[in-house]
Amino acid sequence: TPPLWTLNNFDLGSGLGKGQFGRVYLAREKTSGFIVALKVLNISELIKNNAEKQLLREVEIQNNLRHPNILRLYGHFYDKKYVFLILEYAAKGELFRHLRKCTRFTEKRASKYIAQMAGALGYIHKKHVIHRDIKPENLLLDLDDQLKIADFGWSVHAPSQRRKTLCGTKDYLPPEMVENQPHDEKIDLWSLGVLCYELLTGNAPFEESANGRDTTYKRIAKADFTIPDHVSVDARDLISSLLQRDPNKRLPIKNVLNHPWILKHQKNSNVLRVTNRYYCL
Ligand SMILES: CC[C@@H](NC(=O)c1cc2[nH]nc(NC(=O)c3ccc(N4CCN(C)CC4)cc3)c2s1)c1ccccc1
Repeated sequence: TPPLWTLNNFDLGSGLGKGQFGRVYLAREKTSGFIVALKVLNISELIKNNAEKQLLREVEIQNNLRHPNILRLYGHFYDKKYVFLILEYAAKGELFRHLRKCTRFTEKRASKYIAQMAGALGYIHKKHVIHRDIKPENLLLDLDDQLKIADFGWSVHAPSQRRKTLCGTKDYLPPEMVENQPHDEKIDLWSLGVLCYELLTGNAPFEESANGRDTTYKRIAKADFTIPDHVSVDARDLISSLLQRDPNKRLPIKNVLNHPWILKHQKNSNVLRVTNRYYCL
């Protein structure tokens, strides 16, 4: 039986970020010295937004996911005011910040992250878990530059240089959700296409332009996007095969993993993996 945690088990460090219903702090478990991220969610906020049931479901799902590209949930506890989630610490923070700093990633770097996302999505779909809400706000990087899906379905409203829309972006919604139709795990294939586009260009394909939100919906519903010239033919092919209106026409995850654009950037496995440090040129 897992240990019963309390706040006394941890030394609290600096605030790492804040989001809906709470904040996340660096923390160290006292006996082991193990570093974690402690997410502190305000119970009255959760209840006000009747998000408590969703939180319980998310915790139950997250408890059972074990994948190198999905942020681990080690445990949780609560007191009168807060729910505490003991999470894996991703030491390089939000993918989004790195993307904003570099404007856009090289094809090699973007392809590495998309391959990691596809691996995590393949794993999640096999467990019949869908819609992990894979917008960049929920993606973190660890010290080895491994991407971590860090989402409990909460969107963040941090003031940082995240995308312009204040409340959760519409950019990542697939046509079937914009049109309120039933949806299945293929919505994650659409979001993967949007993510790939954004990592390579620095903008989302259906970015909310000046003339407001409804144009975004219309453009999503029509899958109306253009890919800038600097994007390679292979990357263009992958994006177009994921951003298909008809969910059944979207490239399945296993074909993403052996797509030419993914394979050509893969390091051959027998080469010693040198810690890849990236600098913005
Ligand atoms: C994805 C949002 C979600 N976040 C988590 O669950 C989160 C879980 C989790 N684990 N590790 C994290 N790491 C960081 O947040 C982090 C941020 C900046 C860092 N710096 C590295 C050095 N650099 C020079 C400056 C930046 C390092 C780590 C986060 S966030 C959330 C949702 C609701 C409420 C709070 C948080």
